[in-house]
Amino acid sequence: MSIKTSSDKLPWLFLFIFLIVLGAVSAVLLGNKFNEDMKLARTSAAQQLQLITSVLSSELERGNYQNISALFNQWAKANDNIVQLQLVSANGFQIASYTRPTAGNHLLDLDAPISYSYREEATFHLRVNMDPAYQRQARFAAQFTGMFLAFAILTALILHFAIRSKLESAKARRISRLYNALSEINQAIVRMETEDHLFPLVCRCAVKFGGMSMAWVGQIDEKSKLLLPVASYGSGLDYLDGLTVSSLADVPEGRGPSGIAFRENRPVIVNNYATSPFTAPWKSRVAANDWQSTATFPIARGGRPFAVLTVYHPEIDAFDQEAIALLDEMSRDISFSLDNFDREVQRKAAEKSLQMAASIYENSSEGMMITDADNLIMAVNPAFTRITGYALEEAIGKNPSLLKSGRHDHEFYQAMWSEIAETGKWTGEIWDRRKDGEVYPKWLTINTILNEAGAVHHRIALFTDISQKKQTEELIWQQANFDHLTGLPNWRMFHNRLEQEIKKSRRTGLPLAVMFLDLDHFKEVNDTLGHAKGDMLLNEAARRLVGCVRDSDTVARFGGDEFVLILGELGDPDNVERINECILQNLSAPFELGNESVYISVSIGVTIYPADATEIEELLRNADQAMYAAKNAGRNRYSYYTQAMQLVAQNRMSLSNDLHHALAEKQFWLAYQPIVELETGSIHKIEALIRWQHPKRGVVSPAEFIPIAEQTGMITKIGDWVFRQAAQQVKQWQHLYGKDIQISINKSPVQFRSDDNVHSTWFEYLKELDLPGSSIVVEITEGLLMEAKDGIVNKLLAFRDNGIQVALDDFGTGYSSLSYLKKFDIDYIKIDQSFVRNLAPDSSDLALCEAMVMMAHKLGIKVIAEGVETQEQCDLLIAAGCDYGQGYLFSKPLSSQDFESFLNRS
Ligand SMILES: Nc1nc2c(ncn2[C@@H]2O[C@@H]3COP(=O)(O)O[C@H]4[C@@H](O)[C@H](n5cnc6c(=O)[nH]c(N)nc65)O[C@@H]4COP(=O)(O)O[C@H]3[C@H]2O)c(=O)[nH]1
Repeated sequence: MSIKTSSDKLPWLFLFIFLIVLGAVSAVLLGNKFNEDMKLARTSAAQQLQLITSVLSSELERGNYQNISALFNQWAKANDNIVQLQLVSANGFQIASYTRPTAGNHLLDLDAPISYSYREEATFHLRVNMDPAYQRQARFAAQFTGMFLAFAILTALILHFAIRSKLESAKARRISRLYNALSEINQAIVRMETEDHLFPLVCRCAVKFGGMSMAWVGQIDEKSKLLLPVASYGSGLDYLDGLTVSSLADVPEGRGPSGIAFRENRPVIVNNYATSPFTAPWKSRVAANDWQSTATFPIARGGRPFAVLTVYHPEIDAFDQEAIALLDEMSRDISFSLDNFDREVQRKAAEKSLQMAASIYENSSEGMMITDADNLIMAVNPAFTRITGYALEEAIGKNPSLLKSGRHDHEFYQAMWSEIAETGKWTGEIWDRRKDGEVYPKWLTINTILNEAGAVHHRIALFTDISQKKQTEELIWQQANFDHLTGLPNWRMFHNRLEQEIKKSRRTGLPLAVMFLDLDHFKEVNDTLGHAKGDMLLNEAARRLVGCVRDSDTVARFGGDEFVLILGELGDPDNVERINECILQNLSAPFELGNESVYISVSIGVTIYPADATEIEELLRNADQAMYAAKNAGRNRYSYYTQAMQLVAQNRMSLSNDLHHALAEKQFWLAYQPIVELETGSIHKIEALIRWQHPKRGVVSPAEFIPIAEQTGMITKIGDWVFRQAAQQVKQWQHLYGKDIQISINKSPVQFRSDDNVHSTWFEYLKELDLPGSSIVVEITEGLLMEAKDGIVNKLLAFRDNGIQVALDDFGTGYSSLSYLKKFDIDYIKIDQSFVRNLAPDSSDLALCEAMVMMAHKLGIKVIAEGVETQEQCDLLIAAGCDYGQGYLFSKPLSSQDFESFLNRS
């Protein structure tokens, strides 16, 4: 689009007006002259009339009438203009007359009265031809108009040449400036190293050398589609502040010269900014500057619109075809230069990537081998030599089969080559042989390079030695699936195997067994003999377990002392029985751990697929429950999963829920059982035993709910309640029955392990009650001593420091160590009921009881026998030297009220 208002029409307009004015003035002057000429002709006719009249008057006076006609002829001859002469007397007599046969177009009639003789009168009539006067006038007018036109044409010509010469010199100056600008830009472009300077330079050259007032480059912002000024130069640059120019056609800011130039990829010229409709959105902004014309040129990059160059000129019509062509050339040079920069960047990138490729080839840890169309080695890189052991000269010209390991069969290579033939490439793992004979795995990629004819030119093989990776993967797989201590499958692998066995069982219809095993007393071994010995025991146990099953069975370790077995394809159910017996027997044999001999046992829970359950999770739960049942039944045994176990588990769950409210709802109470001094039968010691009065179930045994309270952590609060309750009670009974009454309180190992400081509040509570610590005995279990953690030791010592005595409960059932008894300053051991129950003269239990009493006494520890039910047991215990007895023989645990009645009776 070229929008051009021609300023060189203006002088012609002026000339036209000037000529009209000149014409009008000339017409007035010509009119005046004509009038004067006519007046002159008439005057001369009037003078002729007078002259003739005077002659006629004298002729008439003299009565010379004939002479008058001769005079008329003479006068007419002498004066061409006379058309008619007529002399008529007053009475109408024509005295003389003359009429010229050819008359004119313009006639003037003049009459003059003549008086002669006495009262004689005549009238003289003169008709004059005025044509000559008119003809003169017409000639003059023609000459005048001719001169006027000649003058006008001359003036126009002079004006035309004057303007043209002025315009041409201005244009020549402009063009020359633009040439300068173009040449400056071209020179600078050649020298320019980065494109950053290109646009600023273009703007500067357009203004400095191209005579523009201002120039700016707007570059497309792909996101907003705006043409954002990125470079500018010249006066009035504040015009660009906040300027909005869009490349989109559907907004007013996109329909100006820049938007059009960008979209339509062509120059847009506005030779009169003020009148152009295209510049409307920016007119008010431009008003502050002296810009009269503007032109915008598209700048492409890579063949696509990229930016626009807009220039402003202080004159109207600054951009003619030549200027436009020059500026257009300038914008094309800029585009060319941008493309050059891009080409240069690409060239450098290509060069860099070539260098990189060469460096990769040389330094890569990947082996590279190039073969020719005949599959003969052409080149190898240093990594090839490092991995294969073959030097360049040993490999060149050879077939790659040089590297074959012999591990893959013919089909393998055939499949590989047919894939290469089909797709041109192959990727995969392959085993090759090094020069030294070692076979190793590698990850190989083969690519084919074709020549122009489409035939094989080269093949490139890239490979990595993956021996290390394979070993690591193997290790990771091993670690992920196997127990690092025993090497047995872990939980993950077990799960997989069980899935497989279940599938197999579905196929074959043969059942399978899942067995959960827990080593009894393993914790004690670990705690007392240390983890190293514990590990030895686990390893040996694992070995013995594996020895009891078939190769096809799975022995897994879940961590700690938990083992799980899968016995698949159980054709004969007795197999499970046999394996159970084998395990019980093998694990009960002594474990030689260095110089220590250790005895353990195992509790086994068995569940059968699909009889008991079909889902993995359910099978595991069943086996676990069965294992607990075996443990609860006294350990060193196996137990099959039954529905009853399920009920037990549900019962535990429901008890656990109810236990949460029991304390707040005051459902607990304490029962008291006397501990009798066997020698004297006197009662100074009482054991407090908790009871739970369940609103629906009635009294729930502590043996049932204490383990749940321990598991859920509720034992801490419950234990605290027991302590305070028992302390209050003993205070009361001391008041009633004497100061030496002492109360035993059970304290769970969990209470010792918890971080809270409950026991120190117990000491304060005793102070509050004004109760000496010696009124309390805390009963602990053997296992607690084995843990021997600092916190536990400190808590036990704190009891001693506060005068509280410590009794070791259920003595003989755990892994007892005499050194611990001494170390922890134990005051009493309570021989477990299981020894007392079968006491008989010469029984092994009696021997054990005697040994325990003797040993305790040696250490200064008193002995209490639990579960004394018969007088015989009592007598045997007395004979064995036992100090105290507790059991139904003396009294069952009683409520505080009943206990008081009992005391009053005794
Ligand atoms: N067969 C038989 N049993 C006898 C005889 N004499 C006493 N017993 C029972 O033997 C258990 C002795 O308590 P334990 O060994 O400390 O064993 C206690 C103790 O370990 C735990 N326990 C009881 N009260 C508490 C408590 O307040 N806190 C904690 N942590 N544990 C408690 O619950 C266990 C069971 O308590 P109980 O059911 O009260 O059972 C009591 C008692 O009733 C007898 O001659 N024959």
